[in-house]
Amino acid sequence: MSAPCSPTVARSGLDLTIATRESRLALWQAEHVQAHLQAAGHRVRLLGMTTRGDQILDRTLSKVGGKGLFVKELEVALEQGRADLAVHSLKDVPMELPPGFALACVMPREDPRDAWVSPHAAELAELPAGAVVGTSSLRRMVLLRAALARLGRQDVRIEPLRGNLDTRLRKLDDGQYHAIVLAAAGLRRLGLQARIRRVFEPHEMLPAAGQGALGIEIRAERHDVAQALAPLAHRPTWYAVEAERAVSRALGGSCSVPLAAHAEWPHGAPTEGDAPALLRLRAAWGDPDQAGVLLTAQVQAEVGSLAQARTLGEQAAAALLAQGARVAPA
Ligand SMILES: NCc1[nH]cc(CCC(=O)O)c1CC(=O)O
Repeated sequence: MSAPCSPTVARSGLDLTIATRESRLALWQAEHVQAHLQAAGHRVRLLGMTTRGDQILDRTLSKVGGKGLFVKELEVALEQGRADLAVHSLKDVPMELPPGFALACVMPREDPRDAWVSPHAAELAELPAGAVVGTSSLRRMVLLRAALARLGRQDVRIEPLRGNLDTRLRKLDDGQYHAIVLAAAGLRRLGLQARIRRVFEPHEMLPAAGQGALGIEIRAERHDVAQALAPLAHRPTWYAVEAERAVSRALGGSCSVPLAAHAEWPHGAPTEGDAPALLRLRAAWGDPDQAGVLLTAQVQAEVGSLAQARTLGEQAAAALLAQGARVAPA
């Protein structure tokens, strides 16, 4: 007698396609997710794609329309059923996803800090007179300018720097810059941590919302994919980045406003079972129209859910607005 409905038959894994950008960092991240899903018994292939953000290399992102540039093409692939999930650096994911899309998973965070890379100077203060520092975001430009002002180093020039990680490092090695500032996470993921001379602590240069975290986007109706991704999620990272992203969302954050938000668990992250823990969130807003205006806020609360994390982010945004920050027009 056969047992046609035996409950012991293992559910077979899913056939999944991951949409990814084709930079070395993006491929590393997609392969990282692929390896986790394969270990759980799924069959996973990658679909490499070029986005608008990858093609525009000669202008700063703030001038070409911001973050959606890195995710739009991947979303089209999800919509057309050519891929089941898209792996993103969370920092590049817009605060509001288009209708029908969902953030299904946030994975454990790499180092969220910014890194100082320079063959010439171990830190800002050691730069030669008139040195040129390259960096790619308004946030880093504004925070660097503030750090230089504190050191009385108004002689140092800050110049835009674009391109993927390898391109940026090559421009430094070519001598176009004395130093560059970029995310430590990307360098570490690609095994380039030896290039890091120094990391900036968050109080020196506050990271961008979501920096160092990976986010996985799906079509909201794909419950099968959401279920496959659930074991990859890291709640403490998810709560922290949810709080950070809520700051940006409340202020209409985009690449054209210098905005930083960073959350930490000062007494350790919450343990399994969602026991709340203290989450401390710092945020900074720079006036895009008035160089030198830089507002900061710090809030903290017990957080054990995404909703509580979001509330904390909204409080930080409210504190910035109360000091004169403005909501960027949509
Ligand atoms: N905007 C590009 C980008 N998106 C994510 C990272 C680094 C990795 C991360 O933050 O997860 C980078 C490079 C950088 O900012 O230097």
